Amino acid sequence: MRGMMGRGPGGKPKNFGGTLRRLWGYIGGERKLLSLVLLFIVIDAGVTLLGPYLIGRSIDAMSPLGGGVDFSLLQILIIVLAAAYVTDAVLTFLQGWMVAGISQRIVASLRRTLFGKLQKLPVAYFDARSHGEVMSRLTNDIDNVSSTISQSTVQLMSGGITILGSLVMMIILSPILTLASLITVPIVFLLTRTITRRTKVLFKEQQNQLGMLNGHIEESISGMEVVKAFNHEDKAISDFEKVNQELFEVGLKAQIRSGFMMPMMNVINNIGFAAVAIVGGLLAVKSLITIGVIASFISYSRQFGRPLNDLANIYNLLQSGVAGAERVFEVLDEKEETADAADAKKLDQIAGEVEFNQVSFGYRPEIPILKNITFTAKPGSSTALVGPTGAGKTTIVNLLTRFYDVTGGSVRIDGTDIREYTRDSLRRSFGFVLQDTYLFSGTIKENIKYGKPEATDAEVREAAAMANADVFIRRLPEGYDTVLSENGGNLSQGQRQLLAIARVLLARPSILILDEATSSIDTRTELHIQDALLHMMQGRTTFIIAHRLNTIRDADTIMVIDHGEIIEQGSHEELMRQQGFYARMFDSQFKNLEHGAEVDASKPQEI
Ligand SMILES: Nc1ncnc2c1ncn2[C@@H]1O[C@H](COP(=O)(O)OP(=O)(O)OP(=O)(O)O)[C@@H](O)[C@H]1O
Repeated sequence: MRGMMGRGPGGKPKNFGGTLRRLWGYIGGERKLLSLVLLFIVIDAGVTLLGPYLIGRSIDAMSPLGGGVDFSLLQILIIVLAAAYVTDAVLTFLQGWMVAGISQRIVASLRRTLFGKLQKLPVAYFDARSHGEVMSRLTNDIDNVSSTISQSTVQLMSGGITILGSLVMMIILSPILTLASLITVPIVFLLTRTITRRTKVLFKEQQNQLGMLNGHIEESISGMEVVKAFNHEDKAISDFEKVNQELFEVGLKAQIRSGFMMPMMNVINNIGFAAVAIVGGLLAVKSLITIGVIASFISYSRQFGRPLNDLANIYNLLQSGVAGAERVFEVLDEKEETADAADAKKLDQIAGEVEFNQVSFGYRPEIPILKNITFTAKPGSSTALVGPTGAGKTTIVNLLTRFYDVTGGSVRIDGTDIREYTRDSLRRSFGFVLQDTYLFSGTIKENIKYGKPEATDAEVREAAAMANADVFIRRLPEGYDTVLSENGGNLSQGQRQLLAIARVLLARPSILILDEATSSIDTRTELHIQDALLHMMQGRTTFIIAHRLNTIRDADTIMVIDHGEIIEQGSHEELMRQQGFYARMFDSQFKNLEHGAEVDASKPQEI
């Protein structure tokens, strides 16, 4: 996550042209409106170019050299000038309005495509990245694209036209003055390049520091409980201070250096004006040019210079927008979950026989995690998966649900390879009660209905009652309409589990996957949970990543996993008779605790 959240304008696109073309594909849908904007920009530029010319004419109309003040001409000029300024204001407003619409629509569609894509990516994609990184693509990067489209398109188009138009008008008015004023252009270019080259490094460093700071803030907020538990507040503050100070220093340097730009530009521009004034004055004295023309010319050279000065900004903006678009496209190009086979079947009304046939698997090909796993779970049976941490228990479940696909062997449900079922119907047959079940922000009712949105209120209450959750829900101030904060932060862990059980009971899946909580919950809630689980397990094939003695002993089959292999398999009695790994684990961990006390069975690696 480090460096991601603050990564704004620092990034540089890898393939500027290609990405721009691809982005154009999204802009293409707005082609008509964009042409209209362009037309407005052209008209607006024309109107703006008219201003200085009319001002020059007005000055000449008042000039005593022209033989007295021509009031009627002046009147007409003033009216046209006023009309030109009003038109300019209206057109600028319309442009802004249309471009805002265009950029927001493009970005909304990009965001929609990106979010849709995220839903199609395999679990492996999310396992391999931090949430912050994925999130920054949907927020930071999309924002960069949005501001680039809304700001730089108009600036680029109108800037280009203004530069050209002013130059043409300057040449028409006086080629000699044009030459005089253009002497500053190379100086402007050189200066812009030198300064931006230096500041770019500083801005990049500023983004890096900002990223570090964000990472630090995020870590301390997420780990606030640990920070407080270990009394690390002072350390957290001093770490923060260090990064904050570095960010301050580099930020200050970057701002000061880039702050040189404006005053220096002003000096150079003024040198240009002085050159025009001197040459213009000489020409005027020789009556080769009027005062009005000089005034018009100065206005045009100002108009000519402004977009040139903005060019560096537009360039940076464009770079950051294209870099943002590139990161968005990277996600769009990621490989999706493999599509269902054309003749994929729907998994419906199943008995629930689960069979692993010589399954092997590794998250990365070079590191095998599961080796030759073979077992059969009969319909309605319960299987406890036990073994040391990292043995591969969760991985077995990941393969069953096709969060990952096996690399060797096969997984079958009711005799058919699970890859022959549609993914949707396969996943619908599973119900999960995990250690840390995710609850969405929303009401309790909505969370219970997550697996069956069409459920009626009565069904929700019935499921909650079966899950022993009804009592505590009704005691809450708003009952079933109580709004949960993100991930049910306002509920206890036991209550969250009861809700998860209600959710599963409502959806009525055929196969259950339970990941027992390792931390102990108070005995009363624990009894409620045990009771609800037993209810839920009736008639369903169940896999339990088990840590508790009761659950393990009551399971039909216990599978002991170690280093990705099933090393023992059987009922509690059978395994005890074998006097193997399980019996040793049981002796060392549970022997003295048979009467109700709980111990985490995933700990005895030392055996
Ligand atoms: N997404 C992943 N990418 C790469 N390796 C992984 C991934 N998930 C797990 N592993 C590795 O696979 C091995 C088995 O992990 P698994 O989660 O299946 O163990 P487990 O038996 O469920 O452990 P625990 O009891 O601690 O939950 C571990 O060595 C782990 O480091």
